[in-house]
Amino acid sequence: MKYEKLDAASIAARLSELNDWTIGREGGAIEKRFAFRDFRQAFGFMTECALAAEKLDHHPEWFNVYKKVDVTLTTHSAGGVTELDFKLAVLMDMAASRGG
Ligand SMILES: C[C@H](O)[C@H](O)[C@H]1CNC2=NC(N)=NC(=O)C2=N1
Repeated sequence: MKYEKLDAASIAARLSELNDWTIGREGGAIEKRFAFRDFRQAFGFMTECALAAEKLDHHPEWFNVYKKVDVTLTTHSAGGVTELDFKLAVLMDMAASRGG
């Protein structure tokens, strides 16, 4: 397996480099709520992230209501959080900073 499940200390260290991502599912996932100006921005963000996720072959769990997008990242094949989740988290933060 290429990507190893990270332990709690490694997840905490990596999270400290990011904005507003938190630990979820008792250490089994990382989570963030993205808030946009309106639905158009939120859906633009999701579209951009969907294409990035497909390229990475790593996909978010997410829930959208109007201008909010709740994201949960976990690596199913590893049964927890791996470096891949952080790669996708950084891509999602970059997409959000472009305004969605
Ligand atoms: C076959 C394909 O590479 C796998 O099913 C990928 C697809 N996207 C994935 N996404 C996530 N979040 N976790 C995975 O383990 C995963 N596996």
